[in-house]
Amino acid sequence: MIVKVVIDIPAKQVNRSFDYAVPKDWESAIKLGSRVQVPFGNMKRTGFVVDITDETEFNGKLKPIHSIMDYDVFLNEELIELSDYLAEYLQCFRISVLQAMLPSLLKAKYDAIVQIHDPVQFSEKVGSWYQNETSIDRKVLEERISPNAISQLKKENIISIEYQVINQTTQKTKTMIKTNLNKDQLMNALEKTSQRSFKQRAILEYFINNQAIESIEKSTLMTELEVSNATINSAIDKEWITTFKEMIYRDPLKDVSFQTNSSKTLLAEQQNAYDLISQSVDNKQADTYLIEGVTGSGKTEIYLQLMDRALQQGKSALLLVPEISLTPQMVERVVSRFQTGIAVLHSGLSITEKYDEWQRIIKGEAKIVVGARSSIFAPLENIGIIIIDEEHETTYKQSDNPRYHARDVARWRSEYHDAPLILGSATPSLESRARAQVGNYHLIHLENRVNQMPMPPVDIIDMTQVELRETANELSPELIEKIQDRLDKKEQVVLLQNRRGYASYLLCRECGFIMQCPRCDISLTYHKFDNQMKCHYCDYHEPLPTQCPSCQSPHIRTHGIGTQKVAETLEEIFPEAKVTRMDNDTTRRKGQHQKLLDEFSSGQSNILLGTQMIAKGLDFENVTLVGVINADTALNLPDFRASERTFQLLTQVSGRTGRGRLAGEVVIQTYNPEHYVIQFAKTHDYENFFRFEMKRRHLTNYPPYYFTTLLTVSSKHQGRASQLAYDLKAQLYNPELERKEQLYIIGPNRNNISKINNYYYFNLLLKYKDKTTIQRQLDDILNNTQQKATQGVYVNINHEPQYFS
Ligand SMILES: Nc1ncnc2c1ncn2[C@@H]1O[C@H](COP(=O)(O)OP(=O)(O)OP(=O)(O)O)[C@@H](O)[C@H]1O
Ligand SMILES: [Zn+2]
Ligand SMILES: [Zn+2]
Repeated sequence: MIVKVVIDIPAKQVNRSFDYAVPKDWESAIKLGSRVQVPFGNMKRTGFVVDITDETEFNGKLKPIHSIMDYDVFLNEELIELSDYLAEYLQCFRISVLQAMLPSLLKAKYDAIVQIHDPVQFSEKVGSWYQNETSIDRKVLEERISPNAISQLKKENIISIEYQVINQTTQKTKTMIKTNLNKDQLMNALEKTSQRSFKQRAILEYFINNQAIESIEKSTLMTELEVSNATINSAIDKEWITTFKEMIYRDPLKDVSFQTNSSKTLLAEQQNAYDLISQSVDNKQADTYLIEGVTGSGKTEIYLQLMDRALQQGKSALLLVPEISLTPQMVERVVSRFQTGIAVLHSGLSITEKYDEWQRIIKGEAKIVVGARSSIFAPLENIGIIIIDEEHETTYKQSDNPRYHARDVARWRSEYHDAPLILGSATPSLESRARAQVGNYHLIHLENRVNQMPMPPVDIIDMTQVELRETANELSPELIEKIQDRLDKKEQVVLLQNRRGYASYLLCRECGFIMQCPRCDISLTYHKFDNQMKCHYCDYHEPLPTQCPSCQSPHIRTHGIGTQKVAETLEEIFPEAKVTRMDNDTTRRKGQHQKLLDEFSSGQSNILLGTQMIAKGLDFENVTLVGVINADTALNLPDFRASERTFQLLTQVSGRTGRGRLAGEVVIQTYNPEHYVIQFAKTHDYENFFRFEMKRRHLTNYPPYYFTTLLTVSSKHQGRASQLAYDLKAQLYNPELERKEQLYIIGPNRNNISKINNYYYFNLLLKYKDKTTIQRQLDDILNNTQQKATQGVYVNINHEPQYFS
C-alpha cells in the first residue's frame, strides 16, 4: 500500500503530495484523510493522506511513514477532494485548506488516551500486561500492539481514543448548593430565624418551595435571591445547606430551553417557496435558490421545514448563520423544532467543545449542523440541503488564508451531494442578486411580513437642519420625543450607532459635504498621525482643511462618536430608562452577548443601543421604534461596497420593529438625506437599490461586472516591498487588455495601516474580466516570487476581497 501525503509546510515547492510506503501491519489503520507523521528530508513532519494507491511514479525505494497520528479520520473523502479544488480556486496551499478544515483541538497540544470499554475482551486480545485500568496512554498501547490491531479494537468498540488538551482545564467545575434538611427541618429552621433576617429566610424559603430541586448552582441562587456570599456562608455554618463541585458537562446546548415548537402552517408566499425548493430536495438537484424576503417574512420558518424534509428522507442538513446571529434565540428555534441530533458550532465554544461537536457529526449522531462560517466544512455525510442565512454578510468570507467564501464552498458541496443550496436575505449581496438576474440562481420573493403588517414607515431626519446646540448630544428633538413616547407606553426602542474601525471621515456640519478622493469616488480618511486626509485606493492625500472646501464654513470636523458616548447621553436625557449597550466592548466576555439580549428581551431594559451586531435576526415583538443615530458612519467608509453595506444595515435594523402586533416606526438621522442609499432605505426598496447600484458598479468597473483580486506584498523592508509591488504591476500590466477594458490595475497603494508588526504592506487591486488568464499569470507570479520569501518579501493573493486594507 502506498499513500500520497500532503506535508504541513506551506510553501510553493511542496504544494503537492509525496508518496510513502505503508508497513503491512498498519494498512487497516490508514484511511483517506488520516493524519500521519512522515520522514521528510531529515525532519519528521505531519501530513494528510490524500490518496491511497498501489502505484508510484517515484523511482527508487519509498520511505515508510513514521507513525499514525489518529485512529479516527476527521476529513472524509469529500473534504479531501474539496481541499484540492479550493487550493486551486483560491491559489493557496493545499495544506492551509486541509488545516482550516480540521477541528482546532488537533492543532493544540493534547494527550491521546485510550478508554477501555470492555476490559474482559481487551485483556483477552492484548495479553497479560494489562492491569485492568479503565484508560491507558495511547503510546503504551502502541508499544504493545500494531496499528492494525488498535484499529480493530476500536472498530469492535472495545476501546475508544480520546483527546485531552494539555495546559487547559478541560473539565470546568461549578459550585452547587443543596440542602440536607427535609421540609420539616427547613420549616423548623425558618421559625427560629428572626423576621428581620429576610435574606436568611429567603434561602430557607427557596428550598422549602422548591423541594423538587436537588441542587442549584451557587451563582444562580445568589442572583435569584439577591443574597451575598456572606449570607450563603452563614447558611452553611448553620448547616442548612452544603456546597459541592460539579463538572460542567461540555454541551453547548445546555442553556437552551427545550420547549417543543412544532411547524407553523405556512403562509401563501412561504408555501410557494417551500414547494419549489422541496422539489429540489426530493429530486436531489443541486439548484441554488435566492430567497429575497423582507425582514419578518418568515424565512427561518421555511428553512426549518425544508431541513425537516431532508431529515425525513434520511439526509442531513447544514444551516449557516453569521456568527453574530448565532444567538440563543436562533439556536433555540432549531433545537425546539428538532430536539436532538443537532451540532452547534460557533466561536464561543472552547476548542474541546468544538471537538466534541465534531465527533458527534462524524459518528452520525448529529445530522443537523448550525454554525458560523467555518462550519461549512462540517464533515456531514449525505447532505440533503445547505442553507446560508443572511447570505450578504461579509463575515462569510474568511479574511486570512485560506481566503474562502462560505458561499463558494457551499456551491461545491451542493454539487457534490446533489442537494439544493438556499441563500436567504432581505438584502442579498449584489453578486448573488445579479446571478439570480441572469438565471444562475432561482429567485424567490417574499414581499409580505408574517404579521400581515406593512413595513414600518421611515422618517429621515436631516441633521444639517438641526441646530448645532441641540445636536451637541447627537440626538435630534424628533428622535428624543419619540423615544420618550415609547418609554411612556412601556414599549421598547432599538438604537443603532455603528461606529467601527479606527478611521474617521471629515464632514461639514453646515452643508453635509464629505471630502472625497478626486480620482476614486471614495471618501478620504482622516489620519491623525500626520493630520492628512488620505485616499485608501490611490495615493491621493491633502492636509486636513480648516474650512469646508464646498461652503467655506468653519464647522467642518472629523466625525465618529461611539456607543459609549451615546449611552451616556441617553442616561442624561432619560434618567428613568434602562439602556442595554451592545458592542465589541460589552460582549467580549463569554456569555455576555446572551446576557444582554436576555436583559432586553425580558423587558428589564427599555433601550437596546448597539453597533451593527444588533441589526440582524433579533425578533422582539415589543420593539416599536428603531433609531439610527448616524447613518453616515458606514456610508463614508473608503470602500466601493460602502453604499451596499449601508443599505443592508439600514434595512436590516429597520426590520427589527413592528414584528409583532404593535406597529413599528423608524427614524434615520443623516447629514446626507438626499443620498440614494438613504432614499431607497426609506421605502425598504431593495429592488430599486439593486438596479441603481448595479449601474454605478457598471460605470466604475467594479463587481459584479469585474472580478477583483487584491495582491498584497509585505516585508519588513519598505523598499523591497514597494519594489516588488511595482515589479508585479509591470508584469501584469497589459495595454491591450486595458484598452479593451478587460483589466485594470490600481496601485500599488500603501495599506490603511501601513505598518503592522513592523511589516510594510503594499496593495495592488486587479479588476478583470477573464479569470483564467489572470489566474495563470498569478500562478507564475507565485512561482517566481517564491525565492523572494527567503529575502523576507511575501506575496498574498486575495480573490474577491471584502475589504481593501
Ligand atoms: N407561517 C407562520 N405562521 C405564524 N408565525 C410565523 C410563520 N412563519 C414565521 N412566523 C413567525 O414570524 C416571526 C418572523 O419570522 P422569521 O424570524 O422567520 O422571519 P425572517 O424573515 O427570518 O426575519 P429576519 O430576516 O427579519 O430575521 C417569527 O416570530 C416566526 O416564529
Ligand atoms: Zn483615490
Ligand atoms: Zn460645507
